[in-house]
Amino acid sequence: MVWKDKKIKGWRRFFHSFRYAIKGLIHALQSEQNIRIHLAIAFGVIICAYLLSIPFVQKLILFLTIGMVIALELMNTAVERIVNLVTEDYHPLAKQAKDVAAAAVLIASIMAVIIGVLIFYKPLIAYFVEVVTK
Ligand SMILES: Nc1ncnc2c1ncn2[C@@H]1O[C@H](COP(=O)(O)OP(=O)(O)OP(=O)(O)O)[C@@H](O)[C@H]1O
Repeated sequence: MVWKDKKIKGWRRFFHSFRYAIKGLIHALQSEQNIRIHLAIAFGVIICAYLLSIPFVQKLILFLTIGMVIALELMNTAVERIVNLVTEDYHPLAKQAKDVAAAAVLIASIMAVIIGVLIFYKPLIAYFVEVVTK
């Protein structure tokens, strides 16, 4: 079955692609608990960054890291869907594809935790020292 509408061109095509991407994001948010957890953590991290007056460049690094983790989560979801589309039976290649995609998210998440600790530990210690010595 050919479903692609080749008549849509130019800016309309661009806005359609944008709409499909938003639909993909909504679908991933509705179906994948891990993405919701990562978004909640990201939200908390951004609030803490503003409350603790983290410097601008470090905030940029946090935004980049959050974007990387969430984008990889979305790619992981896409890989899972493609594998499920190709086969519902057990296949070692299906397992490898899903596990390698999951490993990409794991690596990015570990890096995000390391970056978070390196950026937040000093301001957090300073904040608690200030609270305790008040
Ligand atoms: N068709 C398959 N053949 C072999 N192994 C699979 C297959 N589908 C999933 N697996 C493996 O089974 C384990 C659990 O996969 P499962 O399908 O429960 O979760 P997932 O697809 O990774 O994520 P989700 O639960 O969000 O769909 C993983 O190690 C995955 O690689």
